[in-house]
Amino acid sequence: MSVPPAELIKRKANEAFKKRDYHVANTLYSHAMSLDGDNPLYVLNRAMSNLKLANWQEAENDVTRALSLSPNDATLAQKGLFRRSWARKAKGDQEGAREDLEAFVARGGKQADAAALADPVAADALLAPLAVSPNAQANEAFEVKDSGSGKGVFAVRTFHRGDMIFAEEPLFSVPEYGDFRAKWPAILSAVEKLSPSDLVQFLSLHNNLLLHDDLRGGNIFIGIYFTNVLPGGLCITSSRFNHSCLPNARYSWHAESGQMRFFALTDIAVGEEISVSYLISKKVFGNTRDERRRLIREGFDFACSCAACTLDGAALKASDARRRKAFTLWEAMVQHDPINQAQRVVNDAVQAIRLLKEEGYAALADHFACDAAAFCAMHSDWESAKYWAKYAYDNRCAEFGADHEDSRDSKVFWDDPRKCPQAGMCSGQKFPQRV
Ligand SMILES: C[S@@+](CC[C@H](N)C(=O)[O-])C[C@H]1O[C@@H](n2cnc3c(N)ncnc32)[C@H](O)[C@@H]1O
Repeated sequence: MSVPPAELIKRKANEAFKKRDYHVANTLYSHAMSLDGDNPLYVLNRAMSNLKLANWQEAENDVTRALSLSPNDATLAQKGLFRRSWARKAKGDQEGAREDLEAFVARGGKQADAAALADPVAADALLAPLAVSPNAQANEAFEVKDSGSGKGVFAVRTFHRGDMIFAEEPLFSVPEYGDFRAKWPAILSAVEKLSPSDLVQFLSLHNNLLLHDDLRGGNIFIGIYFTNVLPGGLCITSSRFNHSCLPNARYSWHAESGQMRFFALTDIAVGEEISVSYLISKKVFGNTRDERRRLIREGFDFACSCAACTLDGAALKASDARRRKAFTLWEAMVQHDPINQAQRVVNDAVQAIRLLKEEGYAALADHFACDAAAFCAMHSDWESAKYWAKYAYDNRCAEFGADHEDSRDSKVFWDDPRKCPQAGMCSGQKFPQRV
């Protein structure tokens, strides 16, 4: 995109204005101004949308500011004086309005326009406030409001483990391949295609990377994209979920519906913040607080203030020890000799799942259960294989939904453990351990 962000935003604002979407236009002009506060045209345009929204004082202030930014621009002065007299008249400042109108005419403004504003009937039409209301986002399951970490998502009803909290289609997505910079052209071109109201939503999102044109070559669009993107695309409401290293919800991409979906990992009470983990699998459950801090700083550039990261003393030590142990168990599972160490794999799975529960980490037990199912099936212990496959299936249904492909995969093994990889290779051993 060769157009600077402020200019692109102004063009989208003009587009919205033409469609009489004055709230959207107004918000976009404000964004353009926040990026380029010295451009008098952005301010003068916002004055016009403020007039349309009957924000008389704001319109007057905008014009005054535009005139001071470009005192020698005759066309701008003409337009500005007319708009300000309109605002002043609506405010009841007849004297100020008259002075502006006289100055408008003195600078070559059309008498007819001045007369229209002076004529009470024509002026009424100009001054009638518009019946436009801002877009309100209603949701019965949760609300987005201020949290200790910017905005966050809070439950307005109770949820139980396995409840789907929310599903959303991305505003846009770009191909996953390539590094940070390789994705920029696709991101910028997607932003350029957004409708004005979608651009307002996009610009409302948090920008933690604060990239400006002169910094690392990026810009505000790139910063917002990388602060919020999830695997699957850039979603608006989904971007409001804060991170926790002890999340009570989990997001997953549901390819069939093309939606990002959020499921409750634990019971969630009314008023509780709903959080997800930005770090995946062992990176979050298998790392100590200091290691997670480093990963979050490197990957997301913020200092995590979640419940697990704010532990101290003995509680922190215990949490770190549980996570270290769970990580060791995760790594060891794939290294065990499948013939002679199957017993150990099942024991490790039981131990790891218990550790996660003790830690309050309510995701990913399916990973260990799947391995246990495969080893039991390998040794022809069909009853235990079924138990573990069902365990994995139940947890996947709760975390992704029964219609997710990962859940369906484990249902295949639960229905018939003989379909597990290398099923029936050995026989004679039983694995009675259960969680
Ligand atoms: C995808 S946004 C989440 C919503 C964001 N809080 C907002 O206001 O829109 C990610 C940003 O939220 C903040 N954040 C999320 N989780 C956090 C946590 N556990 N601790 C501190 N800040 C967090 C960080 O600024 C991060 O860059």
